[in-house]
Amino acid sequence: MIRFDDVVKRFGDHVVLDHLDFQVERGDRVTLIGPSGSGKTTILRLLMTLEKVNDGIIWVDGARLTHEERGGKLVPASEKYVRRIRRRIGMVFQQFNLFPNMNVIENITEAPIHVLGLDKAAAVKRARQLLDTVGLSDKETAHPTQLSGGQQQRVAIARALAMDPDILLLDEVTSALDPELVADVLDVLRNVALTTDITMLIVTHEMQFARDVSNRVMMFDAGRIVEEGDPVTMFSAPKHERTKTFLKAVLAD
Ligand SMILES: Nc1ncnc2c1ncn2[C@@H]1O[C@H](COP(=O)(O)OP(=O)(O)OP(=O)(O)O)[C@@H](O)[C@H]1O
Repeated sequence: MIRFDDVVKRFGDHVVLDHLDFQVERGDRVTLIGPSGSGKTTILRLLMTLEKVNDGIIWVDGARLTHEERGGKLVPASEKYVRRIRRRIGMVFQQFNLFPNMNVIENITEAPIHVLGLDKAAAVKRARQLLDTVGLSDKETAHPTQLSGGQQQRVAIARALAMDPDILLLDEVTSALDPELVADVLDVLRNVALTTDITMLIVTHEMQFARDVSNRVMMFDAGRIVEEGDPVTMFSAPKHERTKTFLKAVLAD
């Protein structure tokens, strides 16, 4: 379970998340939509603790991500405390972010070995299973530069899954890809959604994909949720003017 309780995030004077409240249940697949700058990526980055809230509390599975109790008091969470919670969260970025000096299998096994303390043989075995899942069994020893963008993104997905996350955050994972490479990546993610019970927060402009995998859509505007619902209802009969305009623009693309 993820909960944002009255979360405020500002960059300078710019309020990006404006007293935001929402809850995501375990196993939910939630797509975040909304115009550029409405705060979607910031939500994912806060969950990854790549950013800090200015106010409010974020909860992950009943534990505060933003604060910890020390001596009976609520204080800003320490790095060590945060690391334990964040370990359960995986993220795939728009720009793959693979380690350029490591080959595919090393990219996937690095965190399981160094963060989870898995022994190398077990990590490699799991990585091979995941490479099979993402259709790249023949690329084990390739380096990122030898792969297409779509292949790199599938390695990034395998790398996130290798940590066995409870929560997977997907931030416009196909936006940097050539159009012909998008389908393979989305197919892999559809398969992940179908075969696991990982909670997923998805920022995407791929509305068909959102419809296929998510059970909820939240429409953001200026750091607030203006409408939410199941994808079929929301895409066919949006209620809010902002949602109507946004969907018209995206679906016309
Ligand atoms: N590190 C930062 N410093 C200053 N401003 C930032 C920073 N990160 C994000 N912002 C601003 O916060 C606002 C929200 O950004 P965010 O990336 O969350 O929006 P988004 O809805 O994901 O947009 P997009 O669809 O374009 O990715 C934007 O106006 C952005 O310029």
